[in-house]
Amino acid sequence: MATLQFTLPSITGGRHRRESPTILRPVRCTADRQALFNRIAPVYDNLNDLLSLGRHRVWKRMSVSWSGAKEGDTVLDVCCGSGDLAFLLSEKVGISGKLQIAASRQRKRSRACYKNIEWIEGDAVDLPFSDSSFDAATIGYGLRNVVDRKKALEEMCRVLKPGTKVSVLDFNKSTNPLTSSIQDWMIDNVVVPVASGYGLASEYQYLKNSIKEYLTGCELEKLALQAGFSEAKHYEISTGFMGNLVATR
Ligand SMILES: C/C(=C\Cc1cc(O)c2ccccc2c1O)CCC[C@H](C)CCC[C@H](C)CCCC(C)C
Ligand SMILES: C[S@@+](CC[C@H](N)C(=O)[O-])C[C@H]1O[C@@H](n2cnc3c(N)ncnc32)[C@H](O)[C@@H]1O
Repeated sequence: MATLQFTLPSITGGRHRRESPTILRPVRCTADRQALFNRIAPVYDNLNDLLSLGRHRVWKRMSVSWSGAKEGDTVLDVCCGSGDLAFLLSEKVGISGKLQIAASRQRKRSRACYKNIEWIEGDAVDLPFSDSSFDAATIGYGLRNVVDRKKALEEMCRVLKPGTKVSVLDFNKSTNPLTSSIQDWMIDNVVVPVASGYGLASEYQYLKNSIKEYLTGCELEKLALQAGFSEAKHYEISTGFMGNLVATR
């Protein structure tokens, strides 16, 4: 019984405060995106709490519940970042197991069950696990940021046991023009201005662009079925700002 963790190999070098005006640059490849997340890492958790008024923690709990993870399971969190979903999964599956790589976040939390976390670095499109290894999987605010989303879903399908689920939490690319307009307005007028106070305007502008380039709930369901899942259902949450895909292997 263990909770397995997973994220991209980190690129050294912290965030550098910009002296010049913010230059929007395309974030196209995996290395660019990893460098972006390394820049926002120091303030990521605090900005998520501030900008969502703490609601992201509710959305993450919902996503973990939808994964079907339960006491004694072996589970996987892909694109774990600072570990929010990982720690929730750890609490869900209970104590035992081993800790391989202790991330900085790990030192801030010390519940007994967190010893069941194994932190592994790698790529979501090439998971270093055997077929049918896990009883449940989560990927929170990760699939939208992966370049080859279908390959990532195929990999998660491969490593899940038959009949088990992946829970994919992310922003919702709404088909409702009003919801989409309000989401855009919030990002343009609240999220990016607040982020610019930390020298991260272009990083949070990427957030808006990535949502525009993401898939709708229906498209995510189709992609999951194409990737090999037998069932897929997308649920809109938080008045349609967020969404959660639940796909069964
Ligand atoms: C946990 C959340 C976002 C994580 C996240 C994901 C990314 O791909 C990023 C890319 C680039 C920069 C940052 C991120 C990033 O933080 C969701 C909550 C945090 C959001 C930044 C806040 C979004 C606010 C909603 C548009 C409106 C919320 C309305 C109400 C408070 C419920
Ligand atoms: C927005 S953060 C989400 C972190 C965390 N799951 C959460 O819910 O807060 C996206 C994470 O995905 C990781 N990531 C992006 N592309 C990846 C890939 N191809 N393989 C593994 N991790 C990746 C980034 O390094 C970053 O930690």
